[in-house]
Amino acid sequence: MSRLLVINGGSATLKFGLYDDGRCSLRGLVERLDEAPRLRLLQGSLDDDVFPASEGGHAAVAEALLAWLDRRVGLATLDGIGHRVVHGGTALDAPVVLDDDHLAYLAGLEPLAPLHQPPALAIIRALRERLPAMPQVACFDTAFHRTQPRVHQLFALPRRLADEGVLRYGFHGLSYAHVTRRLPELLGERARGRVVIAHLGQGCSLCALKDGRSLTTSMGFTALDGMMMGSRCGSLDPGVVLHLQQQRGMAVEEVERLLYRESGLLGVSGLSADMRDLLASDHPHAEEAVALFIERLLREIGALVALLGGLDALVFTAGIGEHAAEIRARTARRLAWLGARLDEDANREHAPRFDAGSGPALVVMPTDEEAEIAAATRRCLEASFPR
Ligand SMILES: Nc1ncnc2c1ncn2[C@@H]1O[C@H](COP(=O)(O)OP(=O)(O)O)[C@@H](O)[C@H]1O
Ligand SMILES: CC(=O)OP(=O)(O)O
Ligand SMILES: [Mg+2]
Repeated sequence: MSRLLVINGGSATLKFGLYDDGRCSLRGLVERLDEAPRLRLLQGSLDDDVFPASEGGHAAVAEALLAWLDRRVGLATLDGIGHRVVHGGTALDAPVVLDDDHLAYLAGLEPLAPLHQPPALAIIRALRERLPAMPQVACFDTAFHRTQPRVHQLFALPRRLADEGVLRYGFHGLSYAHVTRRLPELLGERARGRVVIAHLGQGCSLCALKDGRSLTTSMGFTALDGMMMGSRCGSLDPGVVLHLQQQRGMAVEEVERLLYRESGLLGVSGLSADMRDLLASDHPHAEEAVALFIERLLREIGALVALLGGLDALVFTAGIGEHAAEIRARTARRLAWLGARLDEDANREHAPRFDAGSGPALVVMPTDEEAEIAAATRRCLEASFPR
């Protein structure tokens, strides 16, 4: 019997799950981390158990969540804890039972994932303090993409930088691994063809798959590249960064804040980073942000289709991909040139297949990063501590 806790610190939410022999019995998330943290259970019930009020901010919320989980499941009774760690660099490309050396290496990558790596490592350290003997496993977003052909890992920069690890890594790998594993149930052989997955959540990226493996992906060295996101700009002329620093005298920290936290849907709309708010608003700036989101999405899809040499299936996943029928419809209608045909009713109903039966398959598939982490953690613990 294995009892595992999984923690997934996204940029906007803190998700968790409890797995007994792979079966999930409790799953939920804390959202609105910065203002009014709120616990929402997706599986299991709160009964009269109250989630402690806490001030905003990742550290305070994490502390409150660990205290609540300890009361609820008894952390000391676990066999292990699995974590999503977004950046594994060049050295860590498979799940590991964390030791001091790993933690020091991963801390060195914090500047490459400022929204994700520091809070994830802080929770790991807090758990190590509480439970020094508890095995903790890190599962990496970057791992899925380490199979990308070298030419897709390179930037057009002097090659010494590539030798030093300045490469396109790619992220959301746990989500892509989950969707890739499940896709044959829906598509059969076609799942091994030319597939593009659009992971559209707070962070957004796309991945081109060939034979079920990552060929290339829209995120690069950091989770800032590629698609426009909730509060991140995505691909940007690097000349803008030079301009901000040289002509406007902005400090590095200010530029980082602008690109990671003040841009994307939030920056363009001036209203919200949350797609729900923008779709519900009739403010012209909200519509402009959504319009730009669609254009940027089409640009990314077009690039990946060109690299794949065609398209057999387009898959939408994560918060926006799974729930925003309007975004899927507006995107799919513009792909008629690829032979895509939208079934409007199926799309409105969030049916798993929403194409009209010809052209590339149009698919909605819920992602489950926590289930992926639970399975990977279990395999890693079994290999590291054979009975
Ligand atoms: N019904 C919906 N319609 C439109 N957007 C939605 C809907 N539900 C969730 N979203 C969007 O999904 C995004 C969050 O995605 P999610 O994958 O949960 O994020 P995270 O990166 O924190 O894991 C937010 O922008 C939210 O607005
Ligand atoms: C890597 C990344 O952007 O993750 P998230 O979507 O959870 O912010
Ligand atoms: Mg996410």
